[in-house]
Amino acid sequence: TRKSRPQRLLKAVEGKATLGDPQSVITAIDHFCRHKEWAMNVGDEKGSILDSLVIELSPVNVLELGTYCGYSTVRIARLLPPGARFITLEFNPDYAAVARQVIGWAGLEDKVQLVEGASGDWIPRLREHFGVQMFDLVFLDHWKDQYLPDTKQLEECGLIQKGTVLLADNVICPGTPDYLKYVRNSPHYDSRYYRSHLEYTKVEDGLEKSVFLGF
Ligand SMILES: CCCNc1ncnc2c1ncn2[C@@H]1O[C@H](/C=C/CNC(=O)c2cc(-c3ccc(F)cc3)cc(O)c2O)[C@H](C)[C@H]1O
Ligand SMILES: [Mg+2]
Repeated sequence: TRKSRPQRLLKAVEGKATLGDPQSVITAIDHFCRHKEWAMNVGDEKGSILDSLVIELSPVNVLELGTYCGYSTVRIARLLPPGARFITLEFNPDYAAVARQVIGWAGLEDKVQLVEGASGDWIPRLREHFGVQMFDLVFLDHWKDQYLPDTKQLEECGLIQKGTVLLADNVICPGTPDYLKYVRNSPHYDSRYYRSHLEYTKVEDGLEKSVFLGF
């Protein structure tokens, strides 16, 4: 059967990137998505905003919801301090398989724990299974209608504490209206919109950064 788009994206990485060089993996994916086939990676423009926030935060415990092909996983993992712990959740086994290879090509497999499964099933088990107490940074980039329920579940499980930063992709396009309303209206979050564009296009989109202030 014909290769899937993620598999074609992986072929582009293998053909162009240098093994063990995260930047070359990022560049190869961006080139493929800009000139060959669009794919829903956070992309280079929003990716630069993501980079600056990761560098500024220098997080020790990071959670990503929605690995997809591993593009943002590589962007984040390449900037983490030694000893940081990065868990990324992906429930589609085909995407998880592609992402493992993209992350491996970047030489970052030791920095990332890719967990194959649904966020709803795994969030309640992260503490006892991985020994993580709370997350400094959560990057939300999975199904847009799951941002809010998963955020509430993370709060209930005590994995979001004072100072935790939530960074959400696509708050304009495709949009996450219920999540946006929640973080912007809640007295427990200090929220800020970083205006940008939908990956590889001129359409408006952006990232919402929400700092939890404690209960
Ligand atoms: C119920 C399970 C929830 N728990 C879950 N647990 C674990 N993994 C999960 C869960 N829910 C989903 N996933 C995984 O995350 C990925 C899903 C990613 C979804 N991303 C978008 O839909 C999007 C669309 C556009 C877009 C913009 C404009 C257009 F015209 C077209 C497309 C742009 C963008 O930047 C976008 O990120 C992956 C495909 C999927 O298997
Ligand atoms: Mg996205």
